[in-house]
Amino acid sequence: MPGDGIGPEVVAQARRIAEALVPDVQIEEGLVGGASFDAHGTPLTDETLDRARKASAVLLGAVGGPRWTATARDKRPEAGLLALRKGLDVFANLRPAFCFPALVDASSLKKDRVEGLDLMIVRELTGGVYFGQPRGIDEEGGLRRGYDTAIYTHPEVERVARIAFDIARGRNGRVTSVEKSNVMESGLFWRQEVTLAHAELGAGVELAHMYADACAMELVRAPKQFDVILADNLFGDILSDAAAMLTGSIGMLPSASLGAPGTPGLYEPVHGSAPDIAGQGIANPCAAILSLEMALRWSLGKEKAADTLLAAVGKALDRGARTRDLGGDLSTRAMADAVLNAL
Ligand SMILES: NC(=O)C1=CN([C@@H]2O[C@H](COP(=O)(O)OP(=O)(O)OC[C@H]3O[C@@H](n4cnc5c(N)ncnc54)[C@H](O)[C@@H]3O)[C@@H](O)[C@H]2O)C=CC1
Ligand SMILES: CC(C)CC(=O)C(=O)O
Ligand SMILES: [Mg+2]
Repeated sequence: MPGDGIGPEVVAQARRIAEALVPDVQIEEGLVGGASFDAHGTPLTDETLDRARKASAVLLGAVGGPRWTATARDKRPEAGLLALRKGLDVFANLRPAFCFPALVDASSLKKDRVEGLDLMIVRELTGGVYFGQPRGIDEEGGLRRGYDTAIYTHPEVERVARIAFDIARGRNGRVTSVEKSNVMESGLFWRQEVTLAHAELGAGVELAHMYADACAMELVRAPKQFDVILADNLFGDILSDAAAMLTGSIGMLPSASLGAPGTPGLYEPVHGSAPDIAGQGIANPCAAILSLEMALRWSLGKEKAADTLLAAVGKALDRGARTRDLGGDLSTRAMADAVLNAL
């Protein structure tokens, strides 16, 4: 589901790589976001959602753009993406941030802070303030106001905490749960629930808690202290964009969104539709290519192909392949060619 802006540009390159690497995987395309709104008057049709549910994995580019900012909220491209995430019930969004050795100098931080960096943000994706009701912009007692509701339930926190603990067990065994329990009831609830879940499901995992604002600071000060960061929908969104700059560019960051076992995962770059560079053929396709890599690993049972692809991206970077965001001048297609050559 290529979506809007640079979405189709980067997904086209991931598709070329999929066709070369795993030719047995059948690929079909669907519209989402502004592209779907323009064609069907809605950012996600029931038919497309049904097809996504029947797939083994969904690879999405990005949605949104200035053309649709005046569109009604529930018809905007971003609403289509939220509906897709909710419709697939992909509640755990895995956002790894690791620094390829060749990109240590492209990071916003000094070399010693990011060399060997490998952290995983586990972001709750289908609840919290992005979905809570009531929400709106209206008027009460002559006062115009805008409001959202940050709300989490016991099962919502428990299921994503379980995933964070499982993932930590396969890594360095440490989870840092972030919230703002000092000022938010939903944050205090999050901390209590994660603590309870840890007692029940967190054997072998060390759990720490941190306020989200402090975590933002620590991500920049000393990012290698983290193994797995567990966050709600809003804080996970913000912290993962911050983590992007540790790795060199937001154009490098993939994500996997997982639901119950046996259901399709949703794979998408962390970045958006980048209207400022859309149509120029200069977007970095690596986040989309690495999202394909995560799909191979987490949904398609092709771990070996995933390892090969990850190594090929590293090799292309080692050989100096760089798009503009990484300080080079390769086009989107030429960057994908470099990965294909390395493959
Ligand atoms: N998952 C999604 O579909 C997301 C969609 N959006 C939507 O995207 C639109 C633009 O949002 P922004 O805040 O500008 O975020 P953005 O991530 O699209 O762009 C932020 C900056 O990063 C650059 N950038 C992003 N991806 C890049 C890539 N692959 N290669 C090189 N440079 C890249 C852009 O050129 C821009 O300067 C909005 O409509 C927003 O709602 C934003 C974030 C996620
Ligand atoms: C719905 C998206 C536009 C929110 C976002 O920025 C993200 O999921 O990364
Ligand atoms: Mg975001």
